[in-house]
Amino acid sequence: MITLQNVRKDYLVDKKSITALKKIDLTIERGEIFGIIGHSGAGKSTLIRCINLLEQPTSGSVIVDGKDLTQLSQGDLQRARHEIGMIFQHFNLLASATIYENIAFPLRLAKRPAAAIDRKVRELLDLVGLTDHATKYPSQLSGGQKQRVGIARALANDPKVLLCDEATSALDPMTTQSILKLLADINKTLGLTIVLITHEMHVIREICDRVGVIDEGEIVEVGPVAEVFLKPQQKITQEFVEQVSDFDFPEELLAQYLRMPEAERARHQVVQVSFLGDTTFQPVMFQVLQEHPVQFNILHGTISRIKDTPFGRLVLEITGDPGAAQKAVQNLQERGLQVEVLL
Ligand SMILES: Nc1ncnc2c1ncn2[C@@H]1O[C@H](COP(=O)(O)OP(=O)(O)OP(=O)(O)O)[C@@H](O)[C@H]1O
Repeated sequence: MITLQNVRKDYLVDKKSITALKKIDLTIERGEIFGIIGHSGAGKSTLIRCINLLEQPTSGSVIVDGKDLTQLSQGDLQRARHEIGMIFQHFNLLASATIYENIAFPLRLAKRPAAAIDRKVRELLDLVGLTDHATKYPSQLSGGQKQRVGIARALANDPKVLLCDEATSALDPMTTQSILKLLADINKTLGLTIVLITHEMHVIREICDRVGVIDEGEIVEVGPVAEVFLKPQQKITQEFVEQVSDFDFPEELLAQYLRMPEAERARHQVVQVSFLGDTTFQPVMFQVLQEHPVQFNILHGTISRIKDTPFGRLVLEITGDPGAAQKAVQNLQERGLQVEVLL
């Protein structure tokens, strides 16, 4: 749906060139929710604004739904932009217009007939749950409600793509959840492709299918969110994953093992097993238990979710002959579980 090829963006500041994007090659599939995460100044805003050419790339191509936007005339670009909605961190609503008029605005710009505008605005008000607020002004709404207006306005021209520029960064956690849920619903019901930028990994974990990590103007890692959580490749990705880790293994438990006499400790291995999906872990552990003369004891564990998939981490004590314990660990790994030996 969206392909960025060799995109570079330099800004000229006081006759000095600042490179915001170095060489971006990225493909975003139709219908997916793609998240781009990076620290402040990494180039996220520049990147997302290059997708609808609010920023003109210095070089490279931006292909959306088969059209290279960098090659279009001004008129054709305007038409192509109808296919790409955008929402912003600070909502960017018209303060002097009612909610109804804010949503109607892009339809009036597109010179749609009055009856069609009215029908569409009412449908969108209903979609975002603001029917009762149509005649209010933005200053009378909460942050979450303002973002709902932003979403309704962005959807007015039935775009195929929705760009979200830090759309939940100004909202409290509860409101963030409700906006993310709305975006996920819209993605499902309208089949809309969503691209979002954020510096918060929990946003990625909550709704994205795939994630790209941007660092100093380069995409350094891309993959399905679950895979990136399970096996982050780059240090920066590990740090982002760490941000949302609710896994806090009690240090005291490890200390207990370290205090054991050497011979006894040799019979106890402590490993951390990560698994994805409801059914992955139990049968595998059961089979391995049957096949090896060892015992498992669960010392600690958490289960969270990555989008709709359960993601679990357990710390196991494996007791038995050291050779057998090692084979059991190997066997768990061979069956696709991620196992890290802690002690
Ligand atoms: N309009 C501009 N003029 C000059 N330099 C800019 C402009 N916009 C961004 N930059 C520079 O480009 C680099 C990337 O900025 P960008 O805003 O894209 O990063 P970001 O990851 O979105 O950061 P933040 O999360 O703080 O918004 C930074 O060095 C920034 O100072």
